Amino acid sequence: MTGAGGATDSAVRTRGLTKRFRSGQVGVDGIDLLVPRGAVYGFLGPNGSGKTTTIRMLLGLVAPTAGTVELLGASVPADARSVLPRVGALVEGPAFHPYLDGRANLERLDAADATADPRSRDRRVGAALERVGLAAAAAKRYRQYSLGMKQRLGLAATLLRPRDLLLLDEPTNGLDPQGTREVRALVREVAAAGTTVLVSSHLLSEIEQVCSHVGIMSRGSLLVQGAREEIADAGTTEVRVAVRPDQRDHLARVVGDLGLGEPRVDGDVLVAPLGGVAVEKVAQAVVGDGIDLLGLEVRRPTLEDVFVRLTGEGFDVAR
Ligand SMILES: Nc1ncnc2c1ncn2[C@@H]1O[C@H](COP(=O)(O)OP(=O)(O)OP(=O)(O)O)[C@@H](O)[C@H]1O
Repeated sequence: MTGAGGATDSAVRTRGLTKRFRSGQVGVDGIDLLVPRGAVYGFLGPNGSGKTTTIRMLLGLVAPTAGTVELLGASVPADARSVLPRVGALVEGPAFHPYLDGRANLERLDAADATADPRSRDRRVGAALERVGLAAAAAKRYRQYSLGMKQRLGLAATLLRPRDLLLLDEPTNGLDPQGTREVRALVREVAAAGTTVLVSSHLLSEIEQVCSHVGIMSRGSLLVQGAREEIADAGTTEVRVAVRPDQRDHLARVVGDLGLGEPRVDGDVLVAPLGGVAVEKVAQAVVGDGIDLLGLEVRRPTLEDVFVRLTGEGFDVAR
């Protein structure tokens, strides 16, 4: 532990964290992650943007080319042995035994933990299976599990003991919409109990609703991070107005007179940045000018909009 004040108010802190692979490719390029204690931090980015490599470096599974990692105020890898028991992690390819069933796999992991009391093992394992919805499949061999069931077992393993920090790499991978909702609920639950959670995803919409904070990765760089509300507010709120095609030019003039941003046409609707203009003013002006208003909608920016604005690319295609 570092004794200095300030170091311990973040659960994860990296400085200049970099990974250059032997191929010469830079997977992670000098990122300064800051996950405040108590946060649910959505670590977001398209496939291949460097999220997994970063999480592996946080856990000391991959050696950084440059930069430093602090978890819960302790340096990794130097203090890994003392701090990692307080950190639960779900990363690709957990070491589960294919021929043992789910329950036996968790019992094995629990038994490997010298601090876990064997007398309460049954209860701990049962509770973890219950929490991830695997109780009914507990007696099935791991190799017969679906991808979603494997993910759930990985999550159960992180919940065997109380943790101060959870690092979850794509926990919704392979889950159906119901499973995804359950993971979100689980993240909310552990966070409410005081655990800081970092959860990565390449599907912004899946995870953004549970996050208090977000960091957005693109091509190895951390484009932006901070409180989710602040980041979303940096986007542009738009008003979408539907009118008949023959009234669209008229509408564009009215919208221009109101001082909205430059409008564009999207299918049947005219879309314009709202700026500071109140939406009821838009409605009044349109109707007041004799235009037949067929529809009007205000669209707040999503994180995906922010990503597109920052990179000029769609979230799914960047690589
Ligand atoms: N061992 C390795 N050797 C060479 N390149 C690698 C290695 N591991 C990862 N990469 C490359 O580094 C980049 C970042 O990969 P990483 O797996 O960290 O991304 P990611 O954001 O986690 O993506 P995904 O969501 O697909 O897991 C990718 O371009 C990947 O091909």
